[in-house]
Amino acid sequence: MPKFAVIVFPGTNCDFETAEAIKKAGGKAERVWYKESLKDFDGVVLPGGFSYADYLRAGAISARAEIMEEVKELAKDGKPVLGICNGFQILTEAKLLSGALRPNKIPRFLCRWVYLRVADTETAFTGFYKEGEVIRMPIAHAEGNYYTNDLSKVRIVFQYSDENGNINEEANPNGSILNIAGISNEKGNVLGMMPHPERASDRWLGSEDGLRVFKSMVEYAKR
Ligand SMILES: NC(=O)CC[C@H](N)C(=O)O
Repeated sequence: MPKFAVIVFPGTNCDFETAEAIKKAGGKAERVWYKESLKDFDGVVLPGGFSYADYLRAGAISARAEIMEEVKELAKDGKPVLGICNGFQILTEAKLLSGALRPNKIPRFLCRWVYLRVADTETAFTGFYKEGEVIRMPIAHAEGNYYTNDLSKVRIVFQYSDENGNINEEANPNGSILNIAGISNEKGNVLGMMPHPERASDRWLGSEDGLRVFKSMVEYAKR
């Protein structure tokens, strides 16, 4: 059974439920304090929260922690690395993913459900989705406005859409370029996404659509 590290920085607040979602998806999960080291893991998840209280820029301080060097090694080895919300911000700040997450177009904290269109099913995290499928998950962020000036370096994986999968401005909650909600690196083994799949991983939470992110990751790590 593949084993995943869920890294906990000062201010992380989604580590427990992310670990639960990984377990529900059939993997092992261990919460790892950022001062510890990443030995014997088949993958890493950087969960959501407010690490270092979002000081400087969300994710900027965590991205410079020593443990991120080990995350980079794991990513280089082709192991799955998933960043959710603050985790996505850390991955861009660490340059594991290109582009940046700017303050939302309307600069305030947004917490609500969104629809997402799955644009790429070939990554380590989307194997259990169908291309063009529309899924539902919550967002909860103030700095989720994704921008890059070089789209050739990223794979667009999730896009904010309406419930029919149309990508338009009304469906864009934060101003992200091309309604981008999640991207991966070229290899497809590093993914960052602003919506919270762990908060949509059980029917009593209102949606189970996010569970397949973790199921896909567990399956990928078995290979
Ligand atoms: N839920 C989260 O991970 C919050 C992300 C980040 N702290 C923001 O507000 O942009």
